Amino acid sequence: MKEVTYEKKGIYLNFVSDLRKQIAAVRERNDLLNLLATSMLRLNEFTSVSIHSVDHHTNTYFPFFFNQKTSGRNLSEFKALSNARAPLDDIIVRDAILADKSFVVSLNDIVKSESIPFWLQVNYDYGLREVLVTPLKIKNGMVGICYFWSKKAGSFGDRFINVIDHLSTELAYAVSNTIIHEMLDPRGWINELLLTFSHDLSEVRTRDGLNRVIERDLRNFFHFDEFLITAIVPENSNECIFLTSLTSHPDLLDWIRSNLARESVWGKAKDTSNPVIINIEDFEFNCVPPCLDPADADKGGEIMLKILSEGNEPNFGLILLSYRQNVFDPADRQIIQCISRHLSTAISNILVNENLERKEKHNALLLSFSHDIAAVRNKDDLTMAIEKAVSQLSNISRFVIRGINEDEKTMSLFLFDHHVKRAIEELGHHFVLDAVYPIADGISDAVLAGNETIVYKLQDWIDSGNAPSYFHFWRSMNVEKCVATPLQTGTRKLGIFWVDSDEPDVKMINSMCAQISIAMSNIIANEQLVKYKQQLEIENEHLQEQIRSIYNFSDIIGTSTPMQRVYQLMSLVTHSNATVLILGETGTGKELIARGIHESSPRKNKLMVKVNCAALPVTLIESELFGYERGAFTGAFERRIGKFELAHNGTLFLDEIGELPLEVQVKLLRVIQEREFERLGGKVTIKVNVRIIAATNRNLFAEVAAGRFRSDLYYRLNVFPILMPPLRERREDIPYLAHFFLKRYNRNHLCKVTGISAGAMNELKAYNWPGNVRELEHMIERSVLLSNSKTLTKICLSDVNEQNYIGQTNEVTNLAGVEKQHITDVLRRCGGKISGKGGAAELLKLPASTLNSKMRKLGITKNSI
Ligand SMILES: Nc1ncnc2c1ncn2[C@@H]1O[C@H](COP(=O)(O)OP(=O)(O)OP(=O)(O)O)[C@@H](O)[C@H]1O
Repeated sequence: MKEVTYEKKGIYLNFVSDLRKQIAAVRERNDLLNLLATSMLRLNEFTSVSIHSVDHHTNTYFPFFFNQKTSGRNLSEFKALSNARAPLDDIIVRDAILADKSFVVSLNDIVKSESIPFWLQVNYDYGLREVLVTPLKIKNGMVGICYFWSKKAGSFGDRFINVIDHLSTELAYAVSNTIIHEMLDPRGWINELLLTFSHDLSEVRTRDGLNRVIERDLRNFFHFDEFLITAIVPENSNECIFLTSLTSHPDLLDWIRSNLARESVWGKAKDTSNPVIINIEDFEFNCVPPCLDPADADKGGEIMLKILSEGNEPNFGLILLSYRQNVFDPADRQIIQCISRHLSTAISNILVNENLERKEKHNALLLSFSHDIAAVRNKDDLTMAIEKAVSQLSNISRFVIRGINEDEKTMSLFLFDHHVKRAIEELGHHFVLDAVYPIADGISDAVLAGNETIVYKLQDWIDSGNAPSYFHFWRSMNVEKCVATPLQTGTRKLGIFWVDSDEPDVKMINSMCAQISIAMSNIIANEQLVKYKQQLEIENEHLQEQIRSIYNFSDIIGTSTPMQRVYQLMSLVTHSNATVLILGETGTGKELIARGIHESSPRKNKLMVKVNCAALPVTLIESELFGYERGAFTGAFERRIGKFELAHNGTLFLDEIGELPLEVQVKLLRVIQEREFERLGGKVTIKVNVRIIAATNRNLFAEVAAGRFRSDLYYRLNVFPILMPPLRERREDIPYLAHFFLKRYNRNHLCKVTGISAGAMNELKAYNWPGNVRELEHMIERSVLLSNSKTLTKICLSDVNEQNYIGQTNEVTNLAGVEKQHITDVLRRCGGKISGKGGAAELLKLPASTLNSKMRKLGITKNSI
């Protein structure tokens, strides 16, 4: 730093004398400071200037003024310095009392000393290294000390020190005059400050703004260390902290919060409109407040309390706190009384403003939420929309929605946010995904009975012993408070929206829930639609099948004795629920009989669902029978019900039961025994009322013996066996069946073939019918198609084989006929090829020429093959 030299002595003298006059005219603290700071800088560079005044009554000194602008400090440092009061016996003041002129102190030299005052240490920490100390004395009595601070050692030149010494008496008088002026005109001084304070307060709109005004203006009136403003929460009449300087004392804040709840601080002032000053030791604290321990002499202190009211109701409380005793006096109380109305108006303005802002924020949030909700199609969309909204609300962390199940007695998880999902995965609590909770648990029923949000403190319920199991579970996940809101559309209750929140914004949650309910009801309706659609598709499949086969069971043809026996058995079993096992060769009419039993049973208005156990791949049989849950296996995107569920209250026809794999046989056995099962990947047991009819063309007994069929299942199925006779054992039915099929084919295909010739009928009766009635049906169909006349004279047998004929007709085939038939068969097998490799001659081990001549002789032409 360089000293500014004044070359001309005249100018220098003028400067000092001007300054002296100006100092003598000063009556205000701020004017004195500004004058010094601006004018002295013209002589010498320095960092800041401050003046302490001396209080001989308490033997302390304190900042008379301290210019924050020139010091460049931040607010909290400035606050600490301006509040500092120190005894008159520290290392610098001792020297100043003895000295009669200014002296320079290097802070480096004294900083380690024990008697260094607190504020000096702060200045050192701030970077100041040198101070010019000027005692301000009037007639040897010290009224104060002036300090010029510099960050660099050796910065104060002799000329500067000279000037300040010349001015020291004027400065001492100025300090004294200012104090006298303030004493003579206290109202003027206070009024001016009050004016500034109320003006500043009127412009306050935020808590930060109020904090600034209190820190800046209120401290001008009197000393206090900390302040606290509390507000009454209208909903519960509890007190909460509205604003405080104590943010850096979390322990003390916690203590105050808990004491506010017990009204121990607030209670001291609530019965009077006057400010109350209380010594900290007079408090009957239940516990000792941190930082205010009366046992700690330095920290024992004083509190000034004032209830602030808007209108007649007390709404706010002002608490000023000093870490020292006997700080607040009656004058301070008067000031607080004066400013309290302005303060409560300012706080009310802030609250109104905050309310408006909150409303605007909520409206914007709800608007964007309703946009998101409008696009919701499924649970994932809804989860995302809620997560997005909740992320903008600081008071909600986790949520779940429980939906009411179809039974209307239980609830299950409908959706949950990703925190819950992660917690479930980390804790391995996957059981909650499928858990079913009774509604009547004292909590869910209470929530669903009303329309409003209810807040639950989990621990209270757990302690009372009435908590449902999920409260324990949530508590184990560190949830303290839960908020439950019923979800409903109109009067239809859908479920409960649970959120984990310490400070729930109940209004907001309610508004959100109105929209969540609509989305949830749409999702449920959508899921139902998908389910019904699936069910309809499956039912449609079965109905189509029933329509296709309707003509099959409308008439069961046959009056033969074996068929009479079948009818007798059918009539015995139709009205019971007994399991029926229909045995018989292929095409004997097992399915027809099964349908006949179902159609004449009390279940006839429900479905008969057919499962062809042989037609399904082994891997699919189980899912086909029992259905599956979403995600049960790759590709299981949606829940699908199985045939057992589909056949509920109807009949399940298990065709080709002999083909069922052993592992599925076990499960089938359980359903037959207990009429209950679980879907694949599901944990819920489903009960069904299904009548089972099984059929097979295998010899099940032999299958059991060969170990391919479980004996226990066999005996379960074989409760009521019906054995279908093969057609060859009831040939008397063949003419009836043939005419039946002829008529039906004519009707369906608008053909005009009305009769069967005696010859053709004989042919039919003579045939062995390995494919039974089905084969007869197909044969009639083919013959009608190939017939040119109104009467069927020729039957187009599919497998014209000697073995399939029995000698029941009167006609005896001669040898030539047999030879002709045999050659025709072989020619058919060879595709009409006579000679060469693979030809009929080679197979018959005849020369081609011999075969040709035989064919001519027997009248076999290419057309007859
Ligand atoms: N008594 C009958 N009266 C009329 N039609 C019959 C009779 N028996 C069988 N049919 C017909 O024969 C065809 C085969 O019958 P069905 O499918 O019931 O036999 P199935 O024994 O179940 O055969 P598979 O063992 O091959 O499944 C069907 O078109 C059926 O309508």
